[in-house]
Amino acid sequence: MTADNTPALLELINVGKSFGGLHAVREVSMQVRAATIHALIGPNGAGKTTTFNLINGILPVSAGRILFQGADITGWPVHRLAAAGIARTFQTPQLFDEMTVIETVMCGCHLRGRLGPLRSMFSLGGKRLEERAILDHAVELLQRVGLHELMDEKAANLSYGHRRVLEVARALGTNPKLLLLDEVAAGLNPTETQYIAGLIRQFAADGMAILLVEHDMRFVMEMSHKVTVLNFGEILAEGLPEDVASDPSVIEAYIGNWEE
Ligand SMILES: Nc1ncnc2c1ncn2[C@@H]1O[C@H](COP(=O)(O)OP(=O)(O)OP(=O)(O)O)[C@@H](O)[C@H]1O
Repeated sequence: MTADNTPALLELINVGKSFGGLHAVREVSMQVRAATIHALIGPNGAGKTTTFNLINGILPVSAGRILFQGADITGWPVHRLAAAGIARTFQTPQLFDEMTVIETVMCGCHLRGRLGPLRSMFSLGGKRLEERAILDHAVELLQRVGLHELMDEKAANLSYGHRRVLEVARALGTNPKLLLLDEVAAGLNPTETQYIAGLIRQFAADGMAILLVEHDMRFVMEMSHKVTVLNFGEILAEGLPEDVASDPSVIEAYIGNWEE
C-alpha cells in the first residue's frame, strides 16, 4: 500500500449527483491511490453505484470535479476514460453468452488497439499484427487470472464464479491503472471468494488502484487498505478498516444492515 502523502491517482472534489430533487451523491471528496485496495461501503441506496457511474463516465456529474493522474476528467466519455486507464465491472456479470472466453477478453483489449478501428481497416498488414498482439495479450490475461484452460469455452458454459473472473479479465484488457469492482464477490462461495480476493491483492501488489463496492463486510475488512463509508449520498467516515468498523456513526448507520 502507498502512503497517504503520495499523489492521488483519482480525486473526487465535492462531487454531486442529483436525480430530480434526489441528491444521490452530495459533496463527496475522496482520493484513491495506486497500489491500494480502497472499499466504498454504505447501506442500500447510499450512492455507491452512482459514484462508480460518475467516475467511469456512465453518468455526468451534477457538481464538483474529478481528477485522474492530476488531469481534470470531468465530463469525459466512457471510452476516453477507459483508454486513460479506468476500467470497471458491474454488479451482475455482463457477458455475451455466445462468445468464447478468449473472444470476450479480446473484446476488452480492443480499446487499447494502437491503430484504431478505421486506420486498421485500411491497413490489412497492420490489422493482422494488431489482432495477433491482442490475441497474445488476451492469452496472457487469462493466464494471469487462471482461466486459460477454458479459453475456447463459451461464456454461457462457465460457472458463476468463472463468469465473475472472466468479467475481471475483460476489464484488464485496457491495462487499467484504476479498476472499479462493483460487488465482485456477490454470490460467490467461500473458495471462489478467496480466489478472487487473491487476484485483487495481486493486482494491487502490481501497482493497480482498486476501488471496490462490496456488501460482504468480512471481505471488505480483510481486503481493504482504506475504507470510505457513504450514507445518504454523503461521506460518513473514512479510514483504516478497523477504525471505520468501530466508528459509532458507522455502526449506527448500519444497525441491522451488516451482512455476514
Ligand atoms: N438513474 C436513477 N434515477 C433516479 N434515481 C436513482 C438513479 N440511480 C440511482 N438512484 C437513486 O439514488 C440513490 C443512490 O442509489 P445507488 O444505486 O447509487 O446506491 P447504492 O449505494 O449503490 O445502493 P445498493 O447498495 O442498494 O446497490 C438511491 O436512492 C437510488 O434510488
